[in-house]
Amino acid sequence: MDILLEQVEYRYAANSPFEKKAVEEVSFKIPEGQCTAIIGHTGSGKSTLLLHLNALLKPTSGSVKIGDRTVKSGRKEKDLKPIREKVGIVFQFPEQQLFEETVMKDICYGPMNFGVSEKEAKKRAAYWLKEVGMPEDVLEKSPFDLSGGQMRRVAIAGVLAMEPEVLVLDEPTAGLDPRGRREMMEMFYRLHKERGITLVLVTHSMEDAARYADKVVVMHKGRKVHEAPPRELFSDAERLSEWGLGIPEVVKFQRMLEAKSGKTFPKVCLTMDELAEMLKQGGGLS
Ligand SMILES: Nc1ncnc2c1ncn2[C@@H]1O[C@H](COP(=O)(O)OP(=O)(O)OP(=O)(O)O)[C@@H](O)[C@H]1O
Repeated sequence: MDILLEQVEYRYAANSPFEKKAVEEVSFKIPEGQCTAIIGHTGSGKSTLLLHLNALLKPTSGSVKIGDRTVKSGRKEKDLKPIREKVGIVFQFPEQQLFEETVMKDICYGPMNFGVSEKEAKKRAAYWLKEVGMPEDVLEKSPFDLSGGQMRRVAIAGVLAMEPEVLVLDEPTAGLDPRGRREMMEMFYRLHKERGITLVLVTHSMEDAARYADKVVVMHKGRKVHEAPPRELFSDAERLSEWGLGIPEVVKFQRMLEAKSGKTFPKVCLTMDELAEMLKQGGGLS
């Protein structure tokens, strides 16, 4: 299922004295089965945009096509549940949304809300808990007895248990230590690769955008200012500072090596592993 944004504009408190235009003239496609990263400085409109991906917000003008449904302003929408079921959003700090007495109940809440039977929801809970790297024996524990990182995994399992086709991640690794961040991103990437789940990654991390995305959309002051595969985007990394963004460490390191040797690598490396491999093969310097 593709998602297609066309000329999306969103104004908070539209037609009131407090009106605030958060997003304007944004068009791009989120292709099925790919990982699309949305990056941008604070306040650039990323979160507003992502709320459109499962119709939690409706554009004030323009349209969002989600599979075979088109959401646009001025039209009363029929049941939005099928959209919400297909597009799961993991919000920032999802662990703050846990509220049930047990992990099992928390994970089952979403699927049961979408009409899944209790028996099936419990089966899914056990399955997805394991998939997010948690032992089964926590199912009957209170989520509040778990560590912060574990609570986040439980909350994520709750979204995955709805078995969405598209998974939207809003800063999924915020607040985790470097190891926790890497483990969590690797988990999402594995799910994406093994199951073909479409990923939308809203992130401040240039490293994650470089490492995981097929395509990066850059937002700046409510507008889409660029859209490109990471290698292309980071080959002209200096432009990122115009949009208040940093250069990925690996790209900086590559630049430093190039400056030292006076030569240029044939391609921009997106990970340290890639850079190490290139150096191993004689540097690939031209
Ligand atoms: N509920 C709201 N009411 C009014 N204005 C809002 C509201 N939410 C966001 N805004 C404004 O809309 C603009 C875009 O905000 P948004 O949260 O979408 O940006 P963002 O790129 O996600 O930022 P961050 O990276 O900090 O999460 C900002 O100017 C913000 O102040």
